[in-house]
Parts: sequence; structure tokens; C-alpha cells
Amino acid sequence: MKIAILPGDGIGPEIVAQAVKVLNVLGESFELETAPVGGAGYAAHGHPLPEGTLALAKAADAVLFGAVGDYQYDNLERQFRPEQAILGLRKNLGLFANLRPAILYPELAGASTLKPEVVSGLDILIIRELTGDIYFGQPRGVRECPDGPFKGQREGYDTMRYAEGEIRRIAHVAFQAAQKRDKRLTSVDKANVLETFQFWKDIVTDVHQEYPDVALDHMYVDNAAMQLVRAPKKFDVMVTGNMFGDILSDAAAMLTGSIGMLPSASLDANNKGLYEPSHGSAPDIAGKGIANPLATILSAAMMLRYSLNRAEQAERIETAVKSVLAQGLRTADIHEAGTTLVGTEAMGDAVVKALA
Ligand SMILES: NC(=O)c1ccc[n+]([C@@H]2O[C@H](COP(=O)([O-])OP(=O)(O)OC[C@H]3O[C@@H](n4cnc5c(N)ncnc54)[C@H](O)[C@@H]3O)[C@@H](O)[C@H]2O)c1
Ligand SMILES: CC(C)[C@H](C(=O)O)[C@@H](O)C(=O)O
Ligand SMILES: [Mg+2]
Repeated sequence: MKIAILPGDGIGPEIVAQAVKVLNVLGESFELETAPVGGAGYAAHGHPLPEGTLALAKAADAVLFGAVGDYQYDNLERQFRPEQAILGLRKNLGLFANLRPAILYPELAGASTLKPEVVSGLDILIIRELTGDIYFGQPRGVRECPDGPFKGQREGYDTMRYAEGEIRRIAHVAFQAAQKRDKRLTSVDKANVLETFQFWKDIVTDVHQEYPDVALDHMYVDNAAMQLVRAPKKFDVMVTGNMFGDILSDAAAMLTGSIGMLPSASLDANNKGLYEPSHGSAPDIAGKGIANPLATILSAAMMLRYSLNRAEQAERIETAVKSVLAQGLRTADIHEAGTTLVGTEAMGDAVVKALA
């Protein structure tokens, strides 16, 4: 089985190296092939998603992705910016279903900025639609404002849109995920203001008829953001659009102690997928050897479970991660008094050791 390894920028190469170490000691005969992406793709081939990288990702059985983005590329024309690489991969590979599980490991209850009693035992799943919404809607751009008090000035605009089929397929993913868990689904929308999300709500409600065993409720996104920090354990599965899901999953990350703990799977209709931590390239800490590699290692575990049919290996990795946390090892982002501060490599090595 072939795995495309796309480390990307910033802390991407540092954290992906740890996940690769873990994959290499599982005793499987995976073929790993690495290619540049993001700013690294632009530097090597003049494009954030070089043709060869896209071809590799398409040919592979799964993709392990680090992160893309660097301040030095922020002024490039948009099509050349590193972030276009991950958006292009999602679109080209049809990865419409993004699963972001927010689980609080008991040892990290004190690392969360929320009170331990609010987050202990947390286990929620955010399902984010990943190839539609205002992220991809056309038209978009900067033009002359056609009317109103600012007529004649320049205005920026984007288009929020969701086709019925796009909503139906992500709703099915969400109801089926809920069936395997506590059978509760919260659909997050902004139906009180946006046509797109009234339509979203109507379609999710319609799909619900096929899943009578799942309890569905609807929540406005602003309230959902508030409830996530007020009483996050009340949620089981949340499903929402691309932009709301981006924001809510970063908020949920802090419930787990750090954004360095939140893995993700981005899946197509046949469970082919790309696996990446939910965080970015963290240019502020890149090259310092202090980034938390656990979200990436846990993303590799999700890859084994969802795309490579190796659930037992996924569990081995998850157990190894629990074991290093139980040993008291912590990177800086989750460090507390009484625990042992380690760097990125030492954390990766500890997971490898715990697998033995
Ligand atoms: N999927 C992706 O590739 C992806 C996701 C988000 C952001 N980005 C890009 O990353 C760049 C930086 O964005 P940002 O600063 O808004 O978000 P970020 O997630 O990179 O960083 C936010 C904060 O979290 C910290 N952090 C992130 N990951 C960490 C880890 N593993 N261990 C310890 N601390 C960690 C960072 O140091 C920073 O303080 C931008 O170019 C952005 O577009 C890429
Ligand atoms: C880098 C960016 C395009 C990306 C997104 O907005 O989807 C990131 O924030 C994420 O959450 O994966
Ligand atoms: Mg994000």
C-alpha cells in the first residue's frame, strides 16, 4: 500500500517526521513517498500544488499531510499561496467529509484552559463539509461596488452556496457516524440569517427521516460556539459547513488541551482520504523542535483505521499515545507543573518506544 507523505511548511516537516517514524515501526510493508507541497511546492516547482505532488496524492491509497503556510508567501497572488495546496487537494480528491474528533485524554484535563469538570471525559466529533460553501463559491473577487452608500468604491465579495447533493452526502456521513456513537447529531447553521443555511437545515431535516434512531437537533453557529465552551460534553456529533466547521474545530481543539492534540481525516465517498492535524504550520515555533507531534501521529492512526483497513494498528498507536501521556511526557503546549517537558523528536521517540 502506498502512502503519500506531504510534509509542507513550518512545523509540517518536524511533526510529519514523527508520524513517519511511528508508521515505520508498525511492521507493515507500506511504501512511503514524499513530495513537496505548499510554500515548499512553490519554492521547488513554482506552484503550491505541483503536478507531481497531485499525481502522487491521487495514485496513493492515502495521504499524510503536515501543514502549509508561511508569512513569506502571504503577499503572493492568491493562486500561488501555500493554502491553495490543501484546498486544491481537497477539491481534486473529492474529500468532502472532514472528521475532527475532539477527545480529552484524562491526563490533559489540567492542560485545557477550561475547568477540568467542564472538559473531563470529553469525546465529541465535529464533521465539517470540506469542498463547498463560501470557500469555493463563485463569483468572488474585488470589484467596483455597484450600489448603496459605498457605490463606486472597491468592494471584496465571496459567494456562499451549497447544492442539495452536497448537503445530503455530508448529512448521511454525519447520521451514520452518530449511529456508531451516542446517536445524537447537532446540525450547526445560521438559518436565521442566511438562505444557504436555511436550505442546509431543511435538507438535513429531510435526510433525518432515513435515520429515525438518531436524535437530531439544530443550533445556530453563534450559540454553538458559546455552548462548546460552556458545556461541550452535551454534544456527541456536530455537522456543519466548511467555514463554520473551520472555526468551531479550532475552538474545540482548546477543549482537548491544545490544538496540537486534534487530528483529522478528510474523506471521499469511498473512504479514500487525506490525514492532517487540524492546526496550521505554526511559523512562530517552526524550526525550534518544540511543536506537539501528537495530532499528526493521531492523524496517522485515523489513516490506518479509515483508509488502510488496519484498525488494530490504529488502536496500537492510540494506546501508545495514552501511554506517553501517562508517563508524564509533555510538549510545551500541554506542559504543566509536575510533568516532563520534551521536544518534538523526544515525543515521537517516546511513542515509538511505547509501541514496542
Ligand atoms: N491545514 C493547514 O495546512 C493549515 C491549517 C491552519 C492554518 N494554516 C496556515 O498556517 C499558518 C499559520 O496559521 P495560524 O498561526 O493562524 O494557525 P496555526 O494553527 O499554525 O497556529 C496557531 C497557534 O497554535 C500553535 N500551534 C499550532 N500547532 C501546534 C503544535 N502542533 N504544537 C504546538 N503549538 C502549535 C502555534 O504556535 C500558534 O501559536 C498560516 O499560513 C495558515 O494559513 C494551515
Ligand atoms: C489553511 C486553511 C486553508 C485551512 C482551512 O481553512 O480549511 C485550515 O485552517 C484548516 O482548518 O484546515
Ligand atoms: Mg482551520
